[in-house]
Amino acid sequence: MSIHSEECIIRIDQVSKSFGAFQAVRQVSLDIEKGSFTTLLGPSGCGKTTLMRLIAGFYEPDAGQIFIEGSRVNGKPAFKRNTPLVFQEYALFPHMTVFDNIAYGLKLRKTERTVIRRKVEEMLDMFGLRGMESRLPKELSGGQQQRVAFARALVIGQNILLMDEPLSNLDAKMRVEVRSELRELQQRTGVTAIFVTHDQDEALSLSDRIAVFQQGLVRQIGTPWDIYFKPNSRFVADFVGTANFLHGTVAGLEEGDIIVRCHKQLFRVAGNGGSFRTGDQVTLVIRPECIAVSQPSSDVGISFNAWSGDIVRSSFLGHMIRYGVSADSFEWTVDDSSPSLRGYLQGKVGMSVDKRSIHILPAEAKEAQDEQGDRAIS
Ligand SMILES: Nc1ncnc2c1ncn2[C@@H]1O[C@H](COP(=O)(O)OP(=O)(O)OP(=O)(O)O)[C@@H](O)[C@H]1O
Repeated sequence: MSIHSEECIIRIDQVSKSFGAFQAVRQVSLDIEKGSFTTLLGPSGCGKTTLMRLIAGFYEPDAGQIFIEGSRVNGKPAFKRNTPLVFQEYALFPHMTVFDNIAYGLKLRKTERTVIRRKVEEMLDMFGLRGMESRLPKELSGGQQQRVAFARALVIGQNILLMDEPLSNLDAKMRVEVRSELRELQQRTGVTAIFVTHDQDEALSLSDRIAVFQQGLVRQIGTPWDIYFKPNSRFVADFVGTANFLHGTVAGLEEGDIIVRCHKQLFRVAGNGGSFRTGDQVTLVIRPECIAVSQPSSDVGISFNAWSGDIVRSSFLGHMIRYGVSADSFEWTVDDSSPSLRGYLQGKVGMSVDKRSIHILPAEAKEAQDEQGDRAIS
């Protein structure tokens, strides 16, 4: 059996995997486009690594099918699949030089020595590793190790790389440097990359598409932009970034906008194509950086998308100050990204948000019941 999509290099179709009675992966479907960078993102234990191991062939699914380059690979052993699984530190052989690490796959395939030398040298040039061929992996930076890992896969024609938290051993600054190099390498080589992380910044900055996992289920698949600004659930909004969640009721529809009442406050929300009706219970999702904060302010009373509150906490993060602002028994999280202009704000402040920066979701059952929830105004 095969699939006939040129673009889709890996198709995961309704795949499930249990360990004893525990379902680690539950009916996951995911199409991976050729040459794309896809990240599996989710909290610890949500099934990301298990799905990678299913793709690589280290586990067999209990149900569902996996296709790689058009062919069904269920039952096909890992070494016959075109998908090297790269763990932390890129799984380079620590006792082998850069040259030997890159040459390894060619040697296994009994390639002629002169061909091996020529191909490895091409890779050394392509990845800027000339002069480092005699070094051991521990004598390389994280970025250089990453390049060796790419070279080793590409030299034998592998065009899919599965990477399981490859940056997790690096310190914070190196991690950012190496990740931008990783993206550049992936785009330059056209390799299809699947990447596992629980770090949302890493996922947002690297990926063409992100699949957000929760307890073995894929909750949302989308571009980083959509995952961040148009989450399809409170879980996704909360996991990917920080958000203010307000429980409210649709008070009316006006010129394509949705008017929502959250306690005493009225919000005008740009209609996002969703079908909401007057009386619907909803959750508004407002990112802290989407709220403009100003001082001084008199009480703005009831007006659309503008309200006031009292600063109850602040934390300086260098590039911004994050405030906790209490209004109407709700504590807003608000980011001021230009602290050098205003310094610390104190006391009473005014807040406002553009109607296009408010995301609206149908209230989840629990929220509708629990209107007095800790982060919700009712
Ligand atoms: N071989 C196994 N036997 C039994 N349970 C397992 C096995 N492998 C994974 N699990 C369980 O399945 C669940 C999913 O594990 P998995 O490693 O896929 O999670 P993850 O999302 O990659 O987590 P992390 O980010 O911590 O690596 C976990 O609860 C884990 O304990």
